[in-house]
Amino acid sequence: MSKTMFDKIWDAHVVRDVPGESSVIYIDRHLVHEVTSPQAFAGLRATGRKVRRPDATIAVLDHNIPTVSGRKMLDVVDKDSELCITTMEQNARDFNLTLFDMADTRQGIVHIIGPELGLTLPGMTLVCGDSHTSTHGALGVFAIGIGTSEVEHVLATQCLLQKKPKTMNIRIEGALPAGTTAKDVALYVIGQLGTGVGTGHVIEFGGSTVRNLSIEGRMTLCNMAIEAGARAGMVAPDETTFNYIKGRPFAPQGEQFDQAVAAWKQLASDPDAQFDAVHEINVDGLSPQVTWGTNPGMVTDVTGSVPDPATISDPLKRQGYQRALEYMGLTAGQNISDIKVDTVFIGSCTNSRLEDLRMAAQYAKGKKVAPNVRALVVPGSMQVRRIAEEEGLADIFREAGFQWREAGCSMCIAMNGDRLSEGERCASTSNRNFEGRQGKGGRTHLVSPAMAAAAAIAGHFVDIRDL
Ligand SMILES: CC(C)[C@H](C(=O)O)[C@@H](O)C(=O)O
Ligand code: SF4
Repeated sequence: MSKTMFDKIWDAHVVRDVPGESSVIYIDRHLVHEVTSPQAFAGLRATGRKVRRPDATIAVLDHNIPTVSGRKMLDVVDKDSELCITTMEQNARDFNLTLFDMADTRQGIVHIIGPELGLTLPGMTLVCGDSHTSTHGALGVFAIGIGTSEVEHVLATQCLLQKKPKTMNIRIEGALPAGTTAKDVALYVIGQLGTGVGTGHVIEFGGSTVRNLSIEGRMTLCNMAIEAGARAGMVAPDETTFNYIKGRPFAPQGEQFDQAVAAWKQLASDPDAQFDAVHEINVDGLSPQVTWGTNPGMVTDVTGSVPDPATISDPLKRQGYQRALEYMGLTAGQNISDIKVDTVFIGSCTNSRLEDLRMAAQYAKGKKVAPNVRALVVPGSMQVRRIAEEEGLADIFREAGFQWREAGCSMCIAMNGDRLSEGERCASTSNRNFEGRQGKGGRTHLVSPAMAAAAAIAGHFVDIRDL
C-alpha cells in the first residue's frame, strides 16, 4: 500500500500499537532546554530513574540566557532565569548529558542547532519540550513539541505515547517573486488557510515553491506550521537536504553517509499516497507580508491597509479584529507603510540563520538605523554568529547602528530581559504576535528579515521591492 512520508516514519517507530489507543513510539533524538525540563528531571530523581539514552539526548541553554556581548552569569536578569540555568547545568552533570552552555561555541536556539550540528537527520522521530520543534521537520523528520511530563517519559524510556495524527498535504506552487521569502509564504499560507487549519494534522509541505527553497527556508516554513495549528510540519528530503547535512559534526560520515542517503531517498511520500486533507496555494504575485493583529493569520500585503472590522460579517471575528486593532493601537484603513516602529528584532528560530542575516544585511548595508529606533540582531547560534562575523555581516549591522548580540531566544519571548515596554511597536522576524509576547503591552508585527531590516532603516514599514 502506498504511504505518505509521515506514515513511513511512524510505522518504522511504532513499538506498541493497539487499535483505539495511543501508540507507543520510539524517539531517536531528544533535545532539552532549560524552561521545560526542570520538573522532568526532578521526577526522575524522585523515583531514582536514569536517562535511558544519554547519547540520544542533547541539552542546551537558549530561552533565559542573556544575549549581550561577552555575557556572563552576572548578566542574567532575574532569579527565575538564574534558577533555570543552574538547574539545567546541574541536571546535565547529574544525568551525564551533553550540554551546550552559554560559553559553548555550539550553543544556540535549540531548533537552530539541531539541524546545524547534524543532530537532526531525515527519517528520525525527534522531540523537544517546545512547540517550535516542528522546525526540524524541514529535513524530513517527524518532529513534535511535547509537554514537561512527556519530557520526563522520554528521558526515562526513550518512548512517547502518541495518538496517531492525521496527514495534510499543502502544495505550494509558483516562483517566489523578488522581495519575498519563505517567511512571506508561511504568513500568507496562514492568512489564507487560518490558524486552525492544521489542527490534529501533520502537514507535509510540497510543490515547486517548496522544492526550490533552501533548507533554511523550509525550516522557516515548518517552524510556522505550529502557528497553523498543526502537530508538525515536514518536507521530503532531497538533494538539497543531503547537501545540507553532508559534513555536519553529528551526521554520519563517509560510507555511512552514502548508506544513509540511500535510505533517506526512500522517505518521500509515494506518488499516489493519500492524505486526509489537501490544500493548494499559489504564490505567483506574492507581496511581502506584514501582520497587523495579534495572531499570525491577521496578515496582509505591505501594500495593503489595516482592515476595517465593520466589513466583517461574522460577529465573533469582527470582535476579534476590533480587539486586535485596539491592542495594536491601529486604525482601520491605515496604510501598512505608514505604521512606524520603535524596535526591530531580527532573530528567533524562525529567522536567525545565516541566510536570514544575509538577506537582512542587504538592506542595512551602508545605511543607518532611523533615529529613535532600537534595532537588534540576535543570531540563532554562536556558529551563525561566527560565520556572520567572518563574512562581514556583523560589521554591516554594527555600522548601521544595529546591536549585534550573542545567540538565544531573546526578544522572541522576552524571558531574558530583552523586551518591549508597554505600547512599544516592533517589527519582528519571530513567529508569534500574541498579546504580551515580547513584553507586557508590546506590539508585534511579524515580517521577513529583509522587511525588518528595511523597517529599521526607514523607521516604518516599507515595500522592499521599491528600494
Ligand atoms: C518556553 C517554551 C516552552 C515555548 C514553547 O513551547 O514554544 C517557547 O519556546 C515559545 O516559543 O513559546
Ligand atoms: S526563538 Fe522563540 S519560538 Fe523559538 S524556541 Fe525560542 S522562544 Fe520559542
